[in-house]
Parts: sequence; C-alpha cells; structure tokens
Amino acid sequence: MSAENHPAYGEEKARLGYTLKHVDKSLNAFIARKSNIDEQVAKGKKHFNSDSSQQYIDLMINTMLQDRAELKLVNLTQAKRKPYFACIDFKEEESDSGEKYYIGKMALIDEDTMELIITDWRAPIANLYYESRLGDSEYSCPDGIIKGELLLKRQYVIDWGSLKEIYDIDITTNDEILQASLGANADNRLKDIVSTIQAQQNKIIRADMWTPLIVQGAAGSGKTTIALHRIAYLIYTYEKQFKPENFMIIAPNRLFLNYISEVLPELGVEKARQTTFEDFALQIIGLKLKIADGYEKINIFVNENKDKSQSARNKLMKMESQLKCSMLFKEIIDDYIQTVEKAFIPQEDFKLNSITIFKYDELNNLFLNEYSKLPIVKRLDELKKHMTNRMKARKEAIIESLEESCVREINRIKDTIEESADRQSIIIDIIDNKNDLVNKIETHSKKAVSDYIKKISKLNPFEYYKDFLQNYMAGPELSIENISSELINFMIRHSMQAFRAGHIEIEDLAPIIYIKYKIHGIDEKIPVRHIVIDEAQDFSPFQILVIRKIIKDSSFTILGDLAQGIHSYRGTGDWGDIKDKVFEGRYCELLMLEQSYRTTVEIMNAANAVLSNIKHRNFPVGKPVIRHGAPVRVMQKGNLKEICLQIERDLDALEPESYKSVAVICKTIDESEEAYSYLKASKYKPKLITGKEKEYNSEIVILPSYLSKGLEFDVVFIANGSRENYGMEEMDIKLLYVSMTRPLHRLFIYYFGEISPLLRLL
Ligand SMILES: Nc1ncnc2c1ncn2[C@@H]1O[C@H](COP(=O)(O)OP(=O)(O)OP(=O)(O)O)[C@@H](O)[C@H]1O
Repeated sequence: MSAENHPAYGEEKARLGYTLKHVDKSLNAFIARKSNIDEQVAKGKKHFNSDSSQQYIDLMINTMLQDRAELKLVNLTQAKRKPYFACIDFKEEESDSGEKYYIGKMALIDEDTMELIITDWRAPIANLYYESRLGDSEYSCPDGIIKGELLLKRQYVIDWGSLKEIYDIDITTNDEILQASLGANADNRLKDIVSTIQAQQNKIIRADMWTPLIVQGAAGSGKTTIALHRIAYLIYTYEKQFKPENFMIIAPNRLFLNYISEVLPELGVEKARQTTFEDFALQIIGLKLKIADGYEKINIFVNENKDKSQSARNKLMKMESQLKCSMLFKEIIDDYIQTVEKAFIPQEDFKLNSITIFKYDELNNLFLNEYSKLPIVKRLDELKKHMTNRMKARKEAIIESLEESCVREINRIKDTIEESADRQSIIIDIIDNKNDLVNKIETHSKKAVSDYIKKISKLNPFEYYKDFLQNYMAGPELSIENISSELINFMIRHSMQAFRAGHIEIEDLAPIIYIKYKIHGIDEKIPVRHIVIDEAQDFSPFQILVIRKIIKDSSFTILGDLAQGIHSYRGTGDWGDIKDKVFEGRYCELLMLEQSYRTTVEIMNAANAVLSNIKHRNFPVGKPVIRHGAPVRVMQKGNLKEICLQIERDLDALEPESYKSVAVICKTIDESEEAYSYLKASKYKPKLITGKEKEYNSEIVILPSYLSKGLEFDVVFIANGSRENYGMEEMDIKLLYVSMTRPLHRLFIYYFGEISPLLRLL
C-alpha cells in the first residue's frame, strides 16, 4: 500500500528520518577514520624499511583496515538510499513488550550509545522475518533458542531515502513486494534478493556450514542467487574464524562469473573467490596447459541430428568423456599409481664404493610401507633423510672397520715379512690405499644419497597422465569389464592427437589433478574452507572428489538441476552418486527447491510440458510462483531469414515495455552465426555470444542454446524450434527446456519446416 495511506506512516517516516541521520553520522565518522587510515598507509609506504618487522606489521594492519573502511563506506552510501527493507516486532517470553528490529543489508550501531539502529539480514533474529508467521515463534542464536511472540512483520519500499510503500505481511510467499520484484525487468546482471528470500531458500542460505549440502532446484528456483547469499551469510556468521577469501564459488564459465559479479558486492561482500573449474584446476596443476574450447565438443553433440555421418565417432567421444569423468577411471588411475609406486625405487642395492649400505628390499619396504601415507614424490624426502642419517653412522662404522683391517693387515705383514725397505713400502701402500678409500668414502658419502635420489626418475603430472593413457591403458595387463578395447583405443588416439595439437580437454583435468595429488602432493596452500559449486549437474563425482581431496577440511554447498544436465555425458545424473562417492557415506543434506521464481505460469507450464517427454526419468519440475503473462507464441516461418525479420518486428512492437534484456537463442553456434548475419545490421545491434567472451554489455544477444544455461532475459526468442533441431532425444529435450526457462516475461518460438514434436501440443 502507498506509504501515506498506512496507519503507521507518521511513526515510520520518523523512524526512517532517525535512521538516515544515524547513517549520515556513521558515514561522516567513517570518512574521517578512512582519511586517517589513508594517511597512515601512505606514510607507511613512503618510509617503508624492509628491515623493520614492526613497520611491516603496521602497514599490513593499516592496509587491511583501509580495505574494511572502504567497504564500510560503500555499504553506508548504499544504506543512505535504502537503509532497511523490513521490520519485525518480537516480544521475548517473559518480556512485557515487543522490540522492533529494522532489517537491512548491513547492521548499524550507534557507537556512542550502542543502540542497534539496523539489524543485518544475516543476524539470527532476522530469521524470524524469513521463516516465521505472526504468533508464537522462536529463533536460534549462539545463546540457544529464544522463544517469544512475533507481533509484526512489515515490509517497506524505500527509494533514495524516501518511504514509498508499506506492507504488513503474514505470509511468506506471494507478497506484493515479491510480485513486484519478479515482475520487474532485468538487465544482464543477477540481483540480490535479501528482501524477498523465501522460507525454503532461507533454510539453504542458513544451513550448517560443515554438513555437505546438495540442492536440487528447478529452473529459476534461485539456486545461483541463493548460492551467493549463502556465501554472504557464511562470511558474516563465521567472521571471526574465516576471511572472505576462504569462500569460493565455482561457476560454469567466465561469462557466468560476470553475470553474477554484482551480487556479492551488493551484499557488502568483497574478495570471496569466484572462479571456474578450469581456471582453478590449471592453478592447482601449475603447468602451462591449454584447455580446448569445451563448447566445440558440445556443439558437435548438439548438431548430431543434422550430421549423422559422425554419429559413431560422436558416440565414442561421449563415452570417452564419460569414462574420463567416472569413478571407474579414478580406480584405474589408482591401479596405475600402484604400478608407478612399485617401480619407483631402482631395483638395486645402494652401495658406497662397492660396500652395500642399504639393501634394495629395505629401501623399497620403507618407501612402500613406512611412508605409504605420503604422496609418492614426497616419500623421497623422507627416504633421503633416513638414508642420510643412516649414512653418517654407517660411514663411521665403515671407516672404523677399514682402520681396523688396515692395522690387522699391517700386523700380518709385520709377522710374516722381515723388516726391510720392501716391507716398509708394502705397509705404506696399505696405509695409502686405506686413506684413499677413507677419502673416497668421505667425499662420496656426502653426495651419494642425493645422487641416488636424483637418479630416481620423476615425471610431471601431465607426463604421468600421458604415460598412463599410452602405456598403462594400452597395456596387455589391463582388461576392464564394460570398457571395450574400441573405446580404449579411441580414447588413447583421440587424447594423444589433442595433446600433440597442444591442448587438453576439460575431462582431463580431474585425472591430472588426481595424479598430482597422489604422486607429487599439492604444495600450494589453498586457503579455502567452503566451496560452493553452481550448475553442479555438469560436474562428475570424480571432479568434485578431486576438489574435496586437494582442499582438506573444506565444506561444500552443491547446487544444480538434473533436468538441465546438458553435459550429462560428463556430469552427474543422480545426486545420490555425489553423496556416496564424494562424501563416502558421510551425512549429507539434500534439499529441494521446487518453486520457480523466474518466469510466468504460461512459460513454465510450456517448458514443463517439453521436459515431460523424458519418460525414463522423473525430473523434479519447477512450480511457478503465481505470476501470469502473455501466452507462449509459437509461429511458423519460411526460413531463418524470415524468422529474423519477424524478430525485428516483434522487437519494435515490444519497445513500449522497456525490456532491458533480450536473447535470440539458437540451437547451435552455426545457427547463431547465421541469425547474427541477418540481424547484425538492425538498429538493435545485437551481440553474438560464442562462449569466448568474459562479459557482454549489449541488451540483445544471439547465442547457442547450451550457452544460455544459468542466464536469464526479459524476452527470449527461440529461433528455430523445428523437428530437425529438436527431436525426441534427451539432449534435445534438455536443450529446449533450458532455452525455454530463460525468459522472465515473454517467450516466442519460431520454426521453419516441420515443428518439433516437443512443441506440437503447446
Ligand atoms: N526469493 C526471491 N525473490 C525474488 N526473486 C527471486 C527469488 N528467488 C529467485 N528469484 C529470481 O528468480 C530468478 C532466477 O534465479 P536464479 O537464476 O538464481 O535461479 P536458478 O535456480 O539458478 O536458475 P537456473 O537453474 O534456471 O539457471 C532471478 O531473477 C532471481 O532474482
């Protein structure tokens, strides 16, 4: 309701004024504090003396304070515009009256009086706003469960410090602010949703950090948004234990990273790590490897309907990807590593000037058994230490025994040969020989152990991987049920061809990291404690397992939608697999998000009808929030050029709606390029997205279906929903489903030739 018409308008207006005064006060105090810190930092840098550790510590502390002050200033400036979005009135048990808490994106405390002016949305008490209804309610905080009565839940629309609307609410869905927010147009960046987080989403955001959490969420259910809010929540809740850098989100590609880049800063969080699996993996492997464009492969697969000639090869390519990402592959690598381990120590005794110091069996036993907990290469350090220590003792004993045998030999000579010049010279020879030997032992013993260790051949992780594929996988001793020799031969040929051409594929990353982890060990300190994986249906258990192995003691939030698994040949088809294989029987929480917020009832129902064509799997479908819109328009045209002309006409007609983002989604990159050739000269100046971009700023984009995953647009045109493009194969159904679930408001589907059987009933 318009704020002026609300009975509490006067009181609320006064409260807003009071709050804004405090925001100003705090802002001024921070500006002064920051300029003081800036001065300290500038001084510290100017007079920096690298010998003074105190100066170094001061500079570090001040730089950290400077960062914090900068962030606080940004947050306070934002708060001037909209200091809070809701209020709750909570009466604790045993208390006579309720207390009001104004909930905003950041907390504000009057530093003089310690009065709480704004409560952070992540604070325990704010949970009441997201999950409780009026009446008896409770929330949990570090002091335990606080019981009481929720007297009021109120929402505000505040814009540039002016109170526009007030709503008293008691339902957690379908409230007017949510409807307004879903009905708004979207540009090319994801937004925060602090004021309208729904109860089920709130559970995910606030779930225990240390219990692995898997979220199956329908298209548009808010997975990505929730993932980012969860990071902001965890950073706030564990502020004393962890830094923002200890939290990492892994997203599908750089374009997607750009798409989500504004949410965390909007939530007042900077410096959480945002990366892709490829970038993270390359950093861990630490070698200069080039990853082939993964979209080329998926483009081949999505083109299959058109080019049947390659279907046998494509089938093998999919099977290769599947195998490389499977736990079976990990097990084969484990076997390979055992053979590497067994042959690692040279099969010979370690001798010093023909004196045996260590027997091969002894060294090998130490290596295989004593140090078995360590990565293979790291065991050499232990072995070296052990050998060097023993060498010292052995060397002294050897020298002593040489001295003794020298004395014995001299005595024997003295007993058997008369004193003479000859006898003297024999004795001198014996002493010289002994001295010579002692010298040799002295000098050799210093180098012998290092020489021995150096001599042991070690490859880098990528070389081991090549050896594994070329020699072990092709070797006669390998015979694995369910893997045909045809597949193995294809995989080896195909991989080696790629390696020779100077690149690896995404599927090779997990095996190489795993080899590095087992053979070399991961030296790099990865200061990550919690990992959020978005679009996790495209990750295989093996890929997630390697992340878990290399980042010890970390916890996980894994979010995805199996119905959108367009990389299912290398991803996961069942969350149970992740539970069992990655977390190996540990308790994992599996939560569902069914409500879909992105799109209208009409569009969601049409997309669900398409998805229902996958008969052998029961994918959880999205239930749209009640928001109606125009029906999905399906229309036939003569060819792609005519479709593009129609799209231009539609764009003209849509102008009054002021939509901010439009996508023309084609099935493949070739089709996208063709559509681009027809549309590029139009006044809309669309941008073609090929998968190589890190960002885009255009309001209208043309892109292939598989690149649209995760993104959203006000309006979507599916350029060609023909039978030729979308048959009854699972991949086609998923690609069409993904494309159809991208729009917020309008969906147009054009086709030429025969309509896809998936769309016939729309
Ligand atoms: N509680 C909410 N209040 C307002 N908007 C919401 C809410 N939850 C989700 N949304 C909106 O719904 C849209 C979809 O969210 P998001 O992209 O995070 O979903 P997703 O599950 O990751 O989707 P997909 O799997 O289809 O890519 C976004 O515009 C987001 O702002």
